[in-house]
Amino acid sequence: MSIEVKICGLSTPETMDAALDAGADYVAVNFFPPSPRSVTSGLAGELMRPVGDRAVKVGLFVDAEDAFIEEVLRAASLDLLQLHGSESVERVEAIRTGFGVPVMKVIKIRGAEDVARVEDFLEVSDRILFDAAPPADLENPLPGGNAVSFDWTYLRGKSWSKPWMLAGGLTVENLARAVELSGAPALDVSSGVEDRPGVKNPDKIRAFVRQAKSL
Ligand SMILES: O=C(O)c1ccccc1N[C@@H]1O[C@H](COP(=O)(O)O)[C@@H](O)[C@H]1O
Repeated sequence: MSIEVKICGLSTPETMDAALDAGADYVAVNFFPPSPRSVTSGLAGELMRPVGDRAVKVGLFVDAEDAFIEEVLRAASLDLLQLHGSESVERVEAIRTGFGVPVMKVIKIRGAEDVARVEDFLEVSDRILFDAAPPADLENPLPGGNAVSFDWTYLRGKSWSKPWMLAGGLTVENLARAVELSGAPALDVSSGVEDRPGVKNPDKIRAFVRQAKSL
């Protein structure tokens, strides 16, 4: 089994290097300004420049306006736009066709019934990411990156016409169980490789990738 790994919310050259050297398949930067992981378009350009084709270069957006996406794409070379807000089917399609860059729509899961929402987006999205819905009891939840998981068995035995990943509260300790229960072919992590929100730890990045690749 070869599990793909995405490291999300990278914001320093050191942690970007750690992700690439460890063999991450996707490296991502966050463009949601309220997030402790967000970067400017200029910094994203610097971080992504040395990546080349060593990994898929991802930009995370939350209900972003065209002008902002345009500014980012002028500054940074991105291969995939992660749409982590409340983007409608029409908006996802408009971003994908308007910018000519593949998109990955995020489906937020609280209960088993949420999984079916993926069907609406299969036509217009190149990839799908399942993440935990922000918990209602958190004081200031972000639209993602809250280090919470959902019940991975909701995804078990399911298949879709587009490639997909699992996110939400993944760590080096729980990733094997997450793959076993969900059948995920790819894992996405942010908080689980940090010392505190926004501060990635190169050792944790390496350990996460090593563990995922050992499955
Ligand atoms: O990480 C953030 O700050 C963030 C902000 C807004 C939308 C999404 C965000 N994070 C993404 O959420 C998933 C799961 O993260 P975690 O591993 O549970 O911390 C991942 O794609 C993050 O990049």
